[in-house]
Amino acid sequence: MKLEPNKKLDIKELLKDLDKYEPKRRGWHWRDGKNEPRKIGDFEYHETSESLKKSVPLPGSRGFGYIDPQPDCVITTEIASGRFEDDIRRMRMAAWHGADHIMVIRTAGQSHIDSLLEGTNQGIGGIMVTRKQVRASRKACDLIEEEVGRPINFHSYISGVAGPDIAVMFAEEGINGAHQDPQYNVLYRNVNMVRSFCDACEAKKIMAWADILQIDGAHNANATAMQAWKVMPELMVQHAINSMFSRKVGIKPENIALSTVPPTAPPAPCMRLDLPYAVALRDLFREYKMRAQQNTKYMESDTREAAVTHTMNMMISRLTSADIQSTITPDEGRNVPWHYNNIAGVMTAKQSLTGMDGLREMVKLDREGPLGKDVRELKERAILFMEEMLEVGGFFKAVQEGFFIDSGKYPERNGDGIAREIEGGIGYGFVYERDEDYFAPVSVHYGYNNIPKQFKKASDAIGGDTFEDRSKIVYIDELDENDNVNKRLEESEKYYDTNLVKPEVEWRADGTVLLSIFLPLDERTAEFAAIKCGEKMGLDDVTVVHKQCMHPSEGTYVELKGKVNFDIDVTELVIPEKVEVLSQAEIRKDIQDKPIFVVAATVGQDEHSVGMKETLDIKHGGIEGFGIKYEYLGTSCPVEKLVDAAIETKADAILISTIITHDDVHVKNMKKINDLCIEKGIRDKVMIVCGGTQVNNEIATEAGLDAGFGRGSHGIDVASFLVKKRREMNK
Ligand SMILES: Cc1ncc(COP(=O)(O)O)c(/C=N\CC[C@H](N)C(=O)O)c1O
Repeated sequence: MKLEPNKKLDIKELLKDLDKYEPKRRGWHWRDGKNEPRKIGDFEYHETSESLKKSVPLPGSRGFGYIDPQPDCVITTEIASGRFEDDIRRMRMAAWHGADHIMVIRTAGQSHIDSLLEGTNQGIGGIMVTRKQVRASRKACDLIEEEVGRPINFHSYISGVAGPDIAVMFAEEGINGAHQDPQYNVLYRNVNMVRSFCDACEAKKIMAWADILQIDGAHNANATAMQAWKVMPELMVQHAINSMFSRKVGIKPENIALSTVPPTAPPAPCMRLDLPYAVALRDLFREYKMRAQQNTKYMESDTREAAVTHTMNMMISRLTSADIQSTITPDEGRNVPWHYNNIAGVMTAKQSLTGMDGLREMVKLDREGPLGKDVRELKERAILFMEEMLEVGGFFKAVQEGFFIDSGKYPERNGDGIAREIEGGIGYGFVYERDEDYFAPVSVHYGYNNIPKQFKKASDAIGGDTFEDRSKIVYIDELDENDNVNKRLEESEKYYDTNLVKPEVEWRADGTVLLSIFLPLDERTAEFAAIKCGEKMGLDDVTVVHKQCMHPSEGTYVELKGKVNFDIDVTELVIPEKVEVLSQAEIRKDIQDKPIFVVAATVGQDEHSVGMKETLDIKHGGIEGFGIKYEYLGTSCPVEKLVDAAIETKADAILISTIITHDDVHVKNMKKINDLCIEKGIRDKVMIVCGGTQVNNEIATEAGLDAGFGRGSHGIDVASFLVKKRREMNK
């Protein structure tokens, strides 16, 4: 299978021969070409990596020749739709927008299932992590990385009571990154702590063999504590415990990533609170990698607010360092992420990180002032926490005494920490001492293994295990004849590779749309009025997903989601022919043979000149570059003055630009100039063209002009039109 940009990734094709699929490689991939200065377009970058073969640049790249610089750090997007087959197209979109680390959240509760799941059941709030789901996703990532030209890290979770089993499956299936932190099991999944740490030994040993990058779980405290900014000391202790434990088991430092999340968000003075924590972490753990991620604790339903906090978090990344910048979708405070919000998160990361490229060369952290004091204090509090933990008898005892996630800023304690019993929790009582004659015939194993003398290594006893002989891997396709991907594909068959389409946000043809409405009402009334609006528009399941007071009585902004109960047949669409643009050479030749003269201005009371200047000036690829001469009459130019100039200069064309559309003033000016040219008897001799961000060809021609050029148009589009139109007029 090879992906073509103009063809969707065919899920049915992807699912074929999964039983024969083998991962191309093992281990984590850091971006290539990092930290070498790189010239991209007009600029030199200092913190980028190699560019992609294919990608979607930021909208703002239009002003810079559509460049798409790739930051030096890995960028993550996290998916949680519950249907892996619908996540795959999202992975492809995210890769084109610059993500090279795909994390798919597991279905709720999988941590408590003490075995591997098989097949492709639909998950809740995430997908069932199964061999088939991993294979299909990794196989899709193989195709997508070929298409964009950069390796993609596929990531999942080694947590819960089946941790070691999952670690083995991940090692077999070529997973590149995984969360693994026994403290997470204990504190957030109430798995017995002895069980968790024993399992972690095995799981980490296997991860080390498979070169899987590990992300720890310290960030969860941020998202759980009542006042996250007060748990920073213990977060450092949690990082220390998992990092040292991981090294003792054999994971190399460069594969140990600390999950660092800035503890606060505006309106807290978050930079002053979070920067010391970020600096202290990097002081204490400089030999490990930093996985930065936005704090989800303070995310509400406002995607705009989430994006600004995200951006500030990335300023911390740029001022300190981030090896992996994991993004959170701006709608995480509303629902499981929607397609385009995954992409929004990735775009925010790419935009912020490239925008702050090399910031540290100009902005130094002042360690002398309050920053240095706070960093020192945080380290001291962390060390005191660690010492007290040792005094009470170690991590298990400390957990039992509720040391962790206490909302007091250590050494203050509020006594509201998460306490777990050493002799309690899920899986308690199922840890057994290995007997003298314990023997496991596996090539990668933690701890005591009584290998019979006749074998050089344990797995020789079975002629090689699955790490050495893939033919021994048992691949189970489906266990449930109804809850599986094939059934789901059947259900959405109508929208599979057909001309029929419905809007969607998560799953194929889910029909969901998002509406933004302003109502001159108080918040409570607006909420119900908005729902009524949605229903009157024929939407089903109308729900308000966001409300923002503009003023207690003057008005409320509401975003609501609903489902459309129709689909669109794309063959019935009337799509105007895309205007073919003549080649530069052909345009120049035509104008050389017969010059074109143009008068141009921004008309009415409109002062916007940038677009017109870009269309005219040679510097921006304007029409001047094709030999067209022009007289520019500036901004706020009366229509009458422009027409008089056209008459005086016997212009071949009049170019007007209008950005303001208030009360349709742009259309009024177009009509006015057309009527005036008719009145002056020159309309059949002069071409009239309008440009502007809210202009399009339909609006302009309806107003009587010859053409309209909207957002994204360039000088060559206008020059090509003028040449073609003049040929037509001279026939
Ligand atoms: C250490 C650890 N193990 C497992 C899981 C997965 O959670 P279940 O136990 O429900 O499978 C998590 C959760 N956080 C990952 C999402 C977050 N946004 C992140 O990017 O870190 C975790 O932190």
